[in-house]
Amino acid sequence: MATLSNSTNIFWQDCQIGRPERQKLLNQKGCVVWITGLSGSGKSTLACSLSRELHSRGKLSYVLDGDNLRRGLNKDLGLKAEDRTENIRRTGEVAKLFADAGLICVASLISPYRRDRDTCRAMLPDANFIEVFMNMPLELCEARDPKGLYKLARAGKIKGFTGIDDPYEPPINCEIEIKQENGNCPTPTMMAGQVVTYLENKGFLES
Ligand SMILES: Nc1ncnc2c1ncn2[C@@H]1O[C@H](COP(=O)(O)OS(=O)(=O)O)[C@@H](OP(=O)(O)O)[C@H]1O
Ligand SMILES: Nc1ncnc2c1ncn2[C@@H]1O[C@H](COP(=O)(O)OP(=O)(O)O)[C@@H](O)[C@H]1O
Repeated sequence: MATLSNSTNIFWQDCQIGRPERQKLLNQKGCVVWITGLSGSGKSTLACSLSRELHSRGKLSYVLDGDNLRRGLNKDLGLKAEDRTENIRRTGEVAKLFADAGLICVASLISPYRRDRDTCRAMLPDANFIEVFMNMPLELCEARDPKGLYKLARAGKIKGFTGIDDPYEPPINCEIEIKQENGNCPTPTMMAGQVVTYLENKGFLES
C-alpha cells in the first residue's frame, strides 16, 4: 500500500471561488449523509430514494456506494479489517471533496467499525457529517439476502462476513436512525423523507 501522509513542502492552494460561492450557486449547503448498516439493511435503497427525492426538489446530490467504489477507486481493497478501514478513509476523503463542492454527498457503505466512521466525521465540521444508522435486525437482512451472500457465509464459503463472523459496531450517537415500527420496515420513500426532513430542519436545503 502507498505510504500515507508522506508529503513535505506542500502548501494549500486557495481559489477565489470557494465553498460559499458554490453553495450560493446551488442554493444548498454541502454535507455528507453517511449511511451505515449491515449488508441487506437497505443502505443503497435509501441512498437512491434520497437522491431521487433531492433531485425532485432541485437539490444536487451524489451517491458514493460501497459496492460501486469497489469496482474503481477501491478495487485494490478486500474485506479484511485493514482494507475496510482504508476503504472508508478513502471514501470519507472523496465525500469531503463533494461536500466542499457544495453537494449533498450520500455515502452508503457497511462501514462496520465505529472508529472508521468517526475518522470520517472528524474530516468535516461536525454538523456537516450526518450519520444514518440502518437499524435493521440481522434476521431481516438475512431473510432478504438479495445477493445470496448470507447463505454463502452461513455455509462457511465466505469468511469474515459482517454480522456473521465479523463485527458490526452500531453507532452510539448517530443523527438519524432508521428502524422498524411495529415490526414493519418503513418504505424507501418514508426512509428518504426522514432524512430530507432532517436536512430541511438543519438548513442544508438552502444556501
Ligand atoms: N465479508 C463480507 N462482509 C460484508 N460484505 C461483503 C463481504 N464480502 C463481500 N461483501 C459485499 O461487499 C459489500 C461491502 O462493501 P462496503 O464497501 O460497503 O464494505 S465496508 O464498508 O468496507 O465494510 C457488501 O455490499 P452490501 O450488501 O450492499 O452492503 C456485500 O455485498
Ligand atoms: N424499506 C424497504 N422496504 C422493503 N424492502 C427493502 C427496503 N429497503 C431495502 N429493501 C430490499 O432489501 C434488499 C437489500 O436492500 P439494499 O438497499 O440492497 O441493502 P444494502 O445496500 O444495505 O445491502 C433489496 O432487495 C431491497 O429491495
